[in-house]
Amino acid sequence: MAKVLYNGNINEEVLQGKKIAVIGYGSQGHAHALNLKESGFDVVVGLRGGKSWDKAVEDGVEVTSVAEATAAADVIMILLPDEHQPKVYEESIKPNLKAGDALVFAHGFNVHFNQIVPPADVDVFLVAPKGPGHLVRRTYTEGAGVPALYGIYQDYTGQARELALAYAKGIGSARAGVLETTFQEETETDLFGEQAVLCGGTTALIKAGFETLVEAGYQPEVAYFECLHELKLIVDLLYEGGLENMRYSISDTAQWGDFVSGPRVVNEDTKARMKEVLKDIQTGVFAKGWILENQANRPQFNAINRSENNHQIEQVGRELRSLMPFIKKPVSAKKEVVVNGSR
Ligand SMILES: NC(=O)C1=CN([C@@H]2O[C@H](COP(=O)(O)OP(=O)(O)OC[C@H]3O[C@@H](n4cnc5c(N)ncnc54)[C@H](OP(=O)(O)O)[C@@H]3O)[C@@H](O)[C@H]2O)C=CC1
Ligand SMILES: CC[C@](O)(C(C)=O)C(=O)O
Ligand SMILES: [Mg+2]
Ligand SMILES: [Mg+2]
Repeated sequence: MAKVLYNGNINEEVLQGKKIAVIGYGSQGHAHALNLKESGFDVVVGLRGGKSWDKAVEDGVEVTSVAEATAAADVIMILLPDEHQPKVYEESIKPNLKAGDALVFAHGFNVHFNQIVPPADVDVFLVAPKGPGHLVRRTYTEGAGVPALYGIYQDYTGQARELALAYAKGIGSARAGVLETTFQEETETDLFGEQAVLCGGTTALIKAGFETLVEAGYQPEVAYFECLHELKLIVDLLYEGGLENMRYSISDTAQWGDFVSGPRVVNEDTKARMKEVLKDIQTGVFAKGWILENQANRPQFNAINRSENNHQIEQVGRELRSLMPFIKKPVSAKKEVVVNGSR
């Protein structure tokens, strides 16, 4: 079994006395900055002026420009959207790096696909939480954490591994488990997981189930509860105790249906498609497409996003959730959702 490290295995002293610049204050950025600060580390956030800047100030975090934060820090964690990282890196980070600094990522995309080429005289490593940033923050405040992978790309100082582990502990990940990887493994498995299972696979499954019921004449509200709302309750049982725990709680009728019908929906054909998805990731086909889509100002991304936000399951869901005040305010509450072609 792989070696999984926890708080007790990690000495965070190597990071104490160092200045950590968290570049970006979005999903991961706000979580890393606040968790590290509350873990006792010296944090500065690097941003351009705007919404995130105001939020960071409101949260009581020291904020400055990306260039100044980089220049002031010893450890620079880049938590900008992957597609913006190369430009900001070239313009504001690279010119302000000093020999012996640590350049850190939460996802290996830009280094693995050669969009960022770090200088030889800095440490380069990743600390990649295996969960959404808002949950990295929420679980930390609850005394728990989200597991993380760490991987060393370049060890200039000889301290890269210790620094990576201390950083992972600082954001709360060593409460859940920290595991060594490489930039290649993290990049390819993360892209695969989000495309085939966690995000793409799941949303496609939910919509297909919802549409099948609605097209057969069932009420959209019933289809929403069945295919989306209840999924969280089922996933909670999977999270707490795996497949067996979930199957312990559901009826035997459901379990038999799970055994005989699950493989009729997700089967060898699906796995063959998954292998194609993985191949496109490994060969760089996916990365190239995503880079080009951004260079063209995201025409497809924006069109699909608008149409997805207008899907009947989203309209029904908004109505039903508004009548369930016990559901936590969504993390997207402050974000403008694109519906009907306008913001
Ligand atoms: N989202 C997640 O949960 C996970 C993300 N990751 C990785 O973490 C990294 C960050 O992702 P994520 O947290 O989703 O990113 P977000 O999209 O949430 O980052 C948005 C932040 O970046 C800032 N920003 C954007 N462009 C610029 C710019 N040109 N100059 C300065 N600041 C800018 C925004 O500021 P402003 O308000 O000014 O626009 C905002 O603070 C990525 O590498 C991603 O793959 C890894 C694991 C999970
Ligand atoms: C599952 C999506 C993710 O990889 C994540 C939250 O871990 C991401 O890139 O946001
Ligand atoms: Mg991920
Ligand atoms: Mg990802």
